[in-house]
Amino acid sequence: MAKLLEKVNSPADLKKFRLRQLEKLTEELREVIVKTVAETGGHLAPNLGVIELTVALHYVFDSPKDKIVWDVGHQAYAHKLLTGRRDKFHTLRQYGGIAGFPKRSESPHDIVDVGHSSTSISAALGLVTAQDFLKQEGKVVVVIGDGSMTAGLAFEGLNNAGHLKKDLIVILNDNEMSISPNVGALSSFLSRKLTGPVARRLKRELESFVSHLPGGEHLVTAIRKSEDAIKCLLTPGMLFEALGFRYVGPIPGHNLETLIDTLRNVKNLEGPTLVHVLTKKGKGYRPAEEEPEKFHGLGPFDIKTGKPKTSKNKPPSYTSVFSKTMVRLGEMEPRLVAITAAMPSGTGLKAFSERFPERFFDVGIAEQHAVTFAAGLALGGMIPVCAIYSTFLQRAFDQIIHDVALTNLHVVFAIDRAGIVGEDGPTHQGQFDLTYLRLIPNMIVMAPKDENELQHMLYTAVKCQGPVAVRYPRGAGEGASLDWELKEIPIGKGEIFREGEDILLVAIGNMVYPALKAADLLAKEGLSATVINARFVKPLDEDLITEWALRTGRVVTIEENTLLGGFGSAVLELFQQKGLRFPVKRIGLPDKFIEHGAPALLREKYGLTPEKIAEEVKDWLLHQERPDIRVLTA
Ligand SMILES: Cc1ncc(C[n+]2csc(CCOP(=O)(O)OP(=O)(O)O)c2C)c(N)n1
Ligand SMILES: CC(=O)[C@@H](O)[C@H](O)COP(=O)(O)O
Ligand SMILES: [Mg+2]
Repeated sequence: MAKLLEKVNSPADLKKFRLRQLEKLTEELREVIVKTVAETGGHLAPNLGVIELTVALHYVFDSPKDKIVWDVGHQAYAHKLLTGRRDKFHTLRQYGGIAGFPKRSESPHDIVDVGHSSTSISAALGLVTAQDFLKQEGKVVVVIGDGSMTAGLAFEGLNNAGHLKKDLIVILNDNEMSISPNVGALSSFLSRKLTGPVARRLKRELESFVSHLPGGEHLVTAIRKSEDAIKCLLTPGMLFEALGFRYVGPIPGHNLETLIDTLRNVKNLEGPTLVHVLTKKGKGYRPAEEEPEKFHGLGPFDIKTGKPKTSKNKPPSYTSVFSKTMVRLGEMEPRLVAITAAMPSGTGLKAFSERFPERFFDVGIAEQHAVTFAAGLALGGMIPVCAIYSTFLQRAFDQIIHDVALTNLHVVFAIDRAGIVGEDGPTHQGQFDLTYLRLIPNMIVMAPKDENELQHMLYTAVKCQGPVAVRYPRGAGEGASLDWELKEIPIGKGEIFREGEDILLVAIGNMVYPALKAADLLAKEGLSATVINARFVKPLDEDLITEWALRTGRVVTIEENTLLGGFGSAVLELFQQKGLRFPVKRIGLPDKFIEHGAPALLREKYGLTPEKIAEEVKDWLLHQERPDIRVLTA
């Protein structure tokens, strides 16, 4: 029998189905999503949890006239399948294929380009407000998870929405999980720990108490009728109603009929409404239901066993070396504390949290708070390590400047996923951190060439003073052997790797080995290159770089960061300040958002492989006569 999904080319097709067929459709969607993600990798558990909700939304609302705004956007696979992208779905997250997140250029049904959390309510409120100005029709519906609701930005949106009283529907998709179990006071409040049995017990106790009072039987009747009021006292309704929202729920998020009825009921309500929907992360695929954290986002896996298909024998990842080093540093330094913004596993801090639970803080998806909390800890005499991905630390830019650097506080920033991250695409590439950190006074910014240098840099960062950042890439290390003894690296000192006369290649972080290999390739062409591992973007090793620039006369900088204001810019500024007019070629990421795709492919495309670097250098040298040093330095 033909699959129902094959008949759905747009949400309008859905509306012809009966409830039974819609239910069958949810099974088909599950099957396609599991099969596809098993091949491509992706965010499986979040997507499996919202299939009924997605079908119900597209059944009740008229997308794209009605706008569905997905928070984070990591749960929009069923939405993509129902909005004309079924045939391309097998290309999910692959270079040139459909994105893992909503993307306006892909479909009119994708309302915002997104990947970072907690933006949906503010964006949707802006959309409704614009509609009102322009007298346009259409409902605006947000889907936001309980994890994403922990961010300040979400509350800023709620607060303003309650004030503006716009017709906005916010669906709170509550699965009691962020990537890891959700944390914080809000999470306990949302997770109905105060409702159900507690509400019933409270009601029983009240009934028993008032039944002994004169006229108590009337009060008992009143209490019986007031269960909703008692529940309301104890449920999130209280919180959202205080913020100006009408609260509906909690409702079971895998019951299509209830979802459709509820959405129909709220569709035409006026003012802001919050619908609290309870779902299960990973719903319908046992391994994902059992281990929602592992299946939140993962690479290709075997459907039968749920085991990853990734090739073995890869060197340990930078993250795992960070993880182990943090435990060692925690043992050495009792003042060391570690902070994550809802990414204990992704950052590798889980091991630290198990070894030193009292010195570990998961603050929820709250990067800004994480940094200012770290500032407070540093003011109080602790040594905080804020482990935050490069892309998510962007959100705390002002906190780094105003709360940490201005007072020259000793806060360590462990910045994972720096540079190209790959399949998550432009919202997640760590392409800006060297730029946004090096402009901040007092900051020390370093990047290791390999995982061994990472552990020494972390040790150095804990030993030194002031704000200090160590940025390192996603994925496997270089296979370097790890020194047992941790060493302090002198601040602002690079290292020379190879000496040559024709050109200087100065590289930073994960571009050092590609530069070295490029130098080997150039040697085969008769060009001898000096290679420097800069180690520090700030402070730069001015003496080393200048000395070798003078010896070779031509300089190439190499970084996996945007070229704008990055490492190469720092070298140019150095020469400009010293009045040295060397020809300088900068290799790095261009001034654009880097698309999704496999990291190796993207590095090839953007000229960051040894072969591409060597080619680029060779071509450039064709047009660069070796300058007369006396002229350069005049
Ligand atoms: C600003 C920001 N910080 C961190 C992340 C990483 N992240 C992606 S999804 C997620 C958990 C979201 O939880 P929730 O909103 O409850 O969605 P669920 O996965 O449970 O469906 C986190 C921490 C992010 N995308 N954006
Ligand atoms: C949706 C999101 O922001 C995270 O799930 C992110 O995709 C995790 O990235 P890593 O897989 O690199 O930890
Ligand atoms: Mg959740």
